[in-house]
Amino acid sequence: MNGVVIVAAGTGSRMKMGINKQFIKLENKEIVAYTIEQFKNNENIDDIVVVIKEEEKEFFDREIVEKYKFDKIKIAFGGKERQDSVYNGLKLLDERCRVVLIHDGARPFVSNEIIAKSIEEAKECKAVVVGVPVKDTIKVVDNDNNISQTPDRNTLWAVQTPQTFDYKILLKSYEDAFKEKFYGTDDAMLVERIGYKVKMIEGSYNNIKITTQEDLNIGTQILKMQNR
Ligand SMILES: Nc1ccn([C@@H]2O[C@H](COP(=O)(O)OP(=O)(O)OP(=O)(O)O)[C@@H](O)[C@H]2O)c(=O)n1
Ligand SMILES: C[C@](O)(CO)[C@H](O)COP(=O)(O)O
Repeated sequence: MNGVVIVAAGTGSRMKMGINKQFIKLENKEIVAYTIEQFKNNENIDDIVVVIKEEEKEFFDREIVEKYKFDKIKIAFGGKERQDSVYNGLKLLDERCRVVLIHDGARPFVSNEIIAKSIEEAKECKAVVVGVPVKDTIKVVDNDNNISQTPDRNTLWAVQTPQTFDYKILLKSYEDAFKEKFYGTDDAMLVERIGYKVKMIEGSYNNIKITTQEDLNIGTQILKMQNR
């Protein structure tokens, strides 16, 4: 069995629109609804957990679950950090899941091909993330904004979700991280730190995370390109 945890319990503070950005509509449909639909319609996915804020449950049930007939999804409640939310979702997944994908609710443009490729690769190598080679030159700056390093661009990728793992390995990496009060900004970091190799596979530049207001226009264009 393959399961997915979709995290949608953030606040969207960088969006500056006063609501959880997952509920902003693009072309008349909420961002999180596009994301859930991609996994619900994917034949490789057997179990879906969506992590939301407890105080948004009533709204989510009415405006997302009922409206789009997402009757088979399970709901978990989020925590303070993304990592807390993922962990709450993981605990609700069916124990028969061998492969688990973690995906941001705010990345609605994930394709069927990326989902299928991630699962296939994870069955082989146990830990795989999608990303894209960076196009810009990346600088590391110090506290005074002076450049301290220019890493070789050929070694740099921007990581996205889905991030896909063997369920037992991922659970152990989360438990270890919490035990040692380690917080990472993605799931792979937790698996890397307990010594597993994590493979990077090429995703798509269209698989953006809706983060700031500029992303809403770009998102509408991507939807058109994807005929959705
Ligand atoms: N405590 C949290 C924080 C984030 N997320 C989710 O993790 C994903 C990636 O996080 P991000 O884009 O940072 O979302 P927000 O935290 O909502 O945005 P911001 O940082 O601008 O407040 C989002 O789908 C978000 O809903 C979550 O489930 N629980
Ligand atoms: C997991 C992630 O989407 C990979 O790019 C990203 O790290 C989430 O980070 P955020 O700080 O929650 O935006």
